[in-house]
Amino acid sequence: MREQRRLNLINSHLLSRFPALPFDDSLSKYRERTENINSDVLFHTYFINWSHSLLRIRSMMLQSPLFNKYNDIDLPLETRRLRCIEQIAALYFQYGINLQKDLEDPHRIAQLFHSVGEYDLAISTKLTVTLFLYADTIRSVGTAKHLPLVERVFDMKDVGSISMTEMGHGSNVPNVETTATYDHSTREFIINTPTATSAKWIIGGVGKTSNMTALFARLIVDSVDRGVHVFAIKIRDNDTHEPMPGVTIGDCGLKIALNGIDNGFLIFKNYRVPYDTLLDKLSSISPDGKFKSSIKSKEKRLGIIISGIIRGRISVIGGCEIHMRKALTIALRYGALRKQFGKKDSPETSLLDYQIHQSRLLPHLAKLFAIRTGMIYVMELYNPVKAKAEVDPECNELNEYHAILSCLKSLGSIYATSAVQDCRETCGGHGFLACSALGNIRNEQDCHPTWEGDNIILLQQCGKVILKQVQHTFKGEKIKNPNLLYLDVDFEHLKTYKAHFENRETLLNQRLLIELMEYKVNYVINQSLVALRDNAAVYSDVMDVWNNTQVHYIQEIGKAYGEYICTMQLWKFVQTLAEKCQKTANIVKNIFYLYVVERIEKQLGIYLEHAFNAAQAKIVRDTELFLCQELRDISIRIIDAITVPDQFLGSVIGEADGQAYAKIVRYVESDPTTYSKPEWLPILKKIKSTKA
Ligand SMILES: Cc1cc2nc3c(=O)[nH]c(=O)nc-3n(C[C@H](O)[C@H](O)[C@H](O)COP(=O)(O)OP(=O)(O)OC[C@H]3O[C@@H](n4cnc5c(N)ncnc54)[C@H](O)[C@@H]3O)c2cc1C
Repeated sequence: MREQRRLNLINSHLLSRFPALPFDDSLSKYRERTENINSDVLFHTYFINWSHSLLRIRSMMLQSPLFNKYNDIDLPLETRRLRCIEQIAALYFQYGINLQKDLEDPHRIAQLFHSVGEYDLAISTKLTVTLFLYADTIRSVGTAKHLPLVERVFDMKDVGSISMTEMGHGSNVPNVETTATYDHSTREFIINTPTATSAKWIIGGVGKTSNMTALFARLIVDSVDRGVHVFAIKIRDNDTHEPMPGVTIGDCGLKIALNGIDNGFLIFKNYRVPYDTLLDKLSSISPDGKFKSSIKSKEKRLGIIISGIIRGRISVIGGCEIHMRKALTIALRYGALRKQFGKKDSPETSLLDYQIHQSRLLPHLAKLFAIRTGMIYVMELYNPVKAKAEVDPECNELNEYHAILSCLKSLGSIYATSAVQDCRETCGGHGFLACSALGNIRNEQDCHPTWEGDNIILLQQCGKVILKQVQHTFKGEKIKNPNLLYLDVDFEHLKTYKAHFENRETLLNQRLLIELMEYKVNYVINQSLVALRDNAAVYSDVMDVWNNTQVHYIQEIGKAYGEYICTMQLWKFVQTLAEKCQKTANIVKNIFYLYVVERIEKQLGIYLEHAFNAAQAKIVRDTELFLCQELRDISIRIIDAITVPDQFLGSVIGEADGQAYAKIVRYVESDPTTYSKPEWLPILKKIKSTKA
């Protein structure tokens, strides 16, 4: 059927039953409304020093018949999984991945994963969980004797996985139930799944592929629960691929998307593993059977263990950026070429010429740049923070990095989920066809708010880190966090703040816009402190106080903080561009303005309380629309400069040449069943002939 479809695709223009479609120049005419930007400068600045390897990896994929999105649209589950493995194999060795290279430059593999993610997130996710997260856990909480395991997984002798989540506990990792009971007589651990809810669940790679896993289990020594620790254990025999005796492995089946990854479950029954499976950098058991740990608090220890896998969170931010970029490519190009209605006696109007259409798409373009620059920031911080954390796992820098990653992971997934949905809707009925690619992008994106830490939980954790820093200032300590130097805990002072702008020109001032983002962070922190104090008077349990101060308060701290970081990083990006091409920088400056102005507009309530008057609120609204209009024409050239090749997009309505109608027809006609009678015709006839 698929082979037939491919043949038909070649022949369909000869055999078409559709009226001829002339060449559609709408998109190219739209592009020509503006001069070209310096797309080379934009591309290389957007992808920073990754741009050259991105081009190399793209070219590797473009040269391989395995990478054509149209061939992947409706693959059956097992074929999809096989394809994913073949795609990984095609790139892994050609790109040259090994442990030594990863140690020298940890971003190198991330570049491969991110670039492959442009084609299909399942491939990069499978690589992330089976290699990165497994190897990073071993490296961060294992000791020298565990390094051969890392080498094996880099050499693809082993396929790893990370088994944290259980049927009954995902976000609540401290409460996982799997047990690893120490038996001193043999110096082994006995792994058990004591209840149905403690089966390891939805673990990437486990369904069919992995032979190793980093298992999160409660360590029991002398009947004392020592909290969650990690064990690098074998789950399948390397030769026979059979589950190890005492291990039951199953497949969780079809998911909403990302079906290239086989997510599975694990059940253990008295499975004995040697002592050395315990990753014992932080905790160990002495030869005379005594438990000891350099970190006394169970919670802190688990926090440090989990911080070992932060590369997963960075790749989620990257995945969100890719989804936004792909969806916006399709929706902006389609918005330019698609025409509906129009003025009397004039040609019909492009959708993108409608103000409302611009306001549905262009703020997302601004958020795309914001998230991209936020991601560049977390990548820059990664190496120095990791180096510091290796020496001192309890260092402040790691805590602060955790807060930044948590809020940017959450913001990225909030932005991308809403962007992708808006892109789908702005493409109307054509956007609903599978061959528009938007459904697949939306389904893939759907995972990001949940995995690698649920957004709500991460925003809570970010809020907690920031509130702790605020508490220190009450004790007279100076704030050290470079993203919080403007902190003002004098709420009375904040109430007197008045923003100074009288019109669009005075609003569009970078210093003022940054000040307004700082104001928002201060405002939500102060509001949260007040709400926490009020709730402390109402509830006796500290959990109730905390949980009832989330909505409108602590959740908003993480978001405001993340948006402040993005604002600063996006402005830095504009300045970097200005050093290379002032004209392009001026255009991206409008993107910066739109990002901040739209973020303020969406939370005008905060500003109207003290900082703005009603006339200023109107200026903000009008300015947002003005900026959308300013960016409307050039938006096509901007997205052209940073988007993926057509072959990775796999969208008949979003390709660069703008021949959406011809390509829809070609794609639909290439299906051998398009003009055939249904196999179920006899049933239809029977139903029609049935008398009521
Ligand atoms: C495709 C996919 C692949 C995965 N791969 C892996 C893997 O390889 N290894 C692995 O270990 N795990 C994996 N996971 C699991 C993933 O990490 C968890 O799904 C995630 O941590 C969320 O946990 P949960 O599903 O138990 O949701 P829950 O924690 O049950 O959350 C459900 C809902 O309740 C809300 N909620 C929870 N607690 C609170 C609270 N205190 N206050 C307010 N609201 C709350 C959450 O916001 C969420 O909306 C994968 C998941 C998916 C979808």
